[in-house]
Amino acid sequence: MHKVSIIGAGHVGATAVYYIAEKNLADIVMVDVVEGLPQAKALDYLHAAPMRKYSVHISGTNDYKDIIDSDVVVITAGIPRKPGMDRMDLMKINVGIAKKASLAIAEYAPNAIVIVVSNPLDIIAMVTLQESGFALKKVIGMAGVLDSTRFRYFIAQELNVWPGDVMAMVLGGHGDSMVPLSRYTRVNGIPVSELMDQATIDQLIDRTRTGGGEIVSLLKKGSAFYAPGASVAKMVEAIVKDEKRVLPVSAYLRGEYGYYDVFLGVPVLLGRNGIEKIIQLDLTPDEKQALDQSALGVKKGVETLRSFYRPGLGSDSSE
Ligand SMILES: NC(=O)C1=CN([C@@H]2O[C@H](COP(=O)(O)OP(=O)(O)OC[C@H]3O[C@@H](n4cnc5c(N)ncnc54)[C@H](O)[C@@H]3O)[C@@H](O)[C@H]2O)C=CC1
Ligand SMILES: O=C([O-])CC(=O)C(=O)O
Repeated sequence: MHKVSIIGAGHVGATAVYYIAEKNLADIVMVDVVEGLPQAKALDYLHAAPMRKYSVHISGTNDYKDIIDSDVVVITAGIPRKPGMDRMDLMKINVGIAKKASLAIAEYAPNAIVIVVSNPLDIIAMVTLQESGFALKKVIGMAGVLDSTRFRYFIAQELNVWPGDVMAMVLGGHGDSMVPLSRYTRVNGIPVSELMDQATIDQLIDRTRTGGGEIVSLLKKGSAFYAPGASVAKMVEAIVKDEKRVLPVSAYLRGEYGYYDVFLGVPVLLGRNGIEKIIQLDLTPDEKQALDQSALGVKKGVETLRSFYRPGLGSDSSE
């Protein structure tokens, strides 16, 4: 049986556990700093096992040592945003938390593939890469799967079709300037442009870009977790089953799409080894310009990161 550890047993972490257990993908360890919380949630999940018929083991701990030898570690530890906040506003606190998690992963689970979820996603992925010292292909940000499923759902809702028939691709940073690519969006093979007018597509693109914020405003406290949890489980499944799925994820780029030294959402082939290939699409000038804009936002975030944090030396908010 594979072993997956989830750092942060809060809303996203615990929901990811639900989807992973329901599919019997792996034994699961939940880690959190709050005493009793991961233990209670693990036990609660185990109580449901006879009914839901999962046979995976689920445990909760406050000790990072228990992630030992994990195949996959998911970082969901960190604070979520409140209405009126940008994801970048979470940077200072979450960098410190991600640093601790990354050092523990490097120590106890050096062979793991790491899926980063905490926000600001593309920045926290960078910190995780640098603190863990892991290979580039082993540190993967979860954003595009979530942003794409939102776009897929909005299209399905508009057309009144089965959501599973809609395939879509959202690239770029995990912020409001992300780039939903309508040219790569199809309903069972039919380009979406043949099924709705451009004004409607543009409206759905806008709603996708602010999809996380829409939920933050409604919830008033905290952010989305069901679709994010399901997105994590989909990535975990692709890795532990070595599915070689083509999915948009935040990957560290070294010249791909013309960007260097930045995590950005791009399509990749995801399998047992993590990011097995970055797929380069031929973008139109408009699409490239939109991606440039989004990359610029992430680069600005990296500049902010550099103003208070140096890899390996800690950040002023990290302890
Ligand atoms: N990438 C994406 O698409 C998404 C990212 N997020 C982000 O995920 C993060 C978590 O969100 P939620 O689960 O809703 O928050 P939450 O507040 O429900 O859970 C976070 C958990 O992390 C724990 N934690 C804090 N420091 C820790 C440490 N050092 N080690 C272990 N656990 C620690 C907290 O005790 C808490 O239980 C946020 O930063 C949020 O913005 C949320 C949704 C989607
Ligand atoms: O909106 C947030 O802060 C959480 C998140 O990243 C999302 O739901 O897309």
